Amino acid sequence: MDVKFYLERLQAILSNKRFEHCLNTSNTAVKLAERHGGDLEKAGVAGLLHDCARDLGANELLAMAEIYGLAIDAIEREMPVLLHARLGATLAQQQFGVDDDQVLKAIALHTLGEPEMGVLDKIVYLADKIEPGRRFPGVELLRKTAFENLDRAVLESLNMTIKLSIQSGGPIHPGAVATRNWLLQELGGAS
Ligand SMILES: Nc1ncnc2c1ncn2[C@@H]1O[C@H](COP(=O)(O)OP(=O)(O)O)[C@@H](O)[C@H]1O
Repeated sequence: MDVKFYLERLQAILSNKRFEHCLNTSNTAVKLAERHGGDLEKAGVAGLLHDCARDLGANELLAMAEIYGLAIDAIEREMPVLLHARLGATLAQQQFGVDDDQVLKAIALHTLGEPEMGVLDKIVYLADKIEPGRRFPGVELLRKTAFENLDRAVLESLNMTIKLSIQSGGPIHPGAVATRNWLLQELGGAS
C-alpha cells in the first residue's frame, strides 16, 4: 500500500480541514488497532482514506454512484451524503489503487456499520467519531469507551447518531438500526 501516493492524492481532492480529519482518523485508528489487536497498517490506510468521497456534493455523489453501478436506496437518494462511505470504498479501489478487501470494507462501513462487522470495521467507524478534532457532547466518554470495549462504543455512537436524526426530524437509515440491533444482541442487552 502506497501511503505517500494516498496522501498526495487525498490532499489534492479534499479541503484542508477534511484532510486533517483524515490524518487524525488514521492516527486514531492505529492507536485503536494497537489496543484491540487490529492490523495497524490496514487501520491506518482505511482511516486515512475513509472520507475520500466526503467533499463531493449531493449531485456528484449520486452521479458517481450510478457511474460505478452502486445500488442507491430511497434514503440514500434523499440523503446522498450517506453514499460517501460506499462510494469512498469504490474510489479507494478505482482511483487510489487499494486492493485490500478488508480496508475497502472498513471504508464502506464507516457511517452505518453492518451486522457482523469486524474489528477493523469497528476501529475505523470509531476513529472517525473520536479523533482529536471531534467536539460534541459525550465525545470524551466515547473516547474512553472506544479504548475499553469496541462493541459498546460503536453502540453508543450509533445511539447518538440515531437520536440526532430524530431530533433533526430527518430519516434514519435502517442500516444503522440493523447494526445497533446486532450489537445489542452481541452485548446481551436485548430482551
Ligand atoms: N443512520 C443514519 N441515518 C441518517 N443519517 C445518518 C445516519 N448515519 C449518519 N448519518 C448522517 O450522515 C452524515 C455523515 O455521517 P458520518 O460519515 O458518520 O459523519 P461525518 O461525515 O461527520 O464523519 C452525518 O450528517 C450523519 O448525521
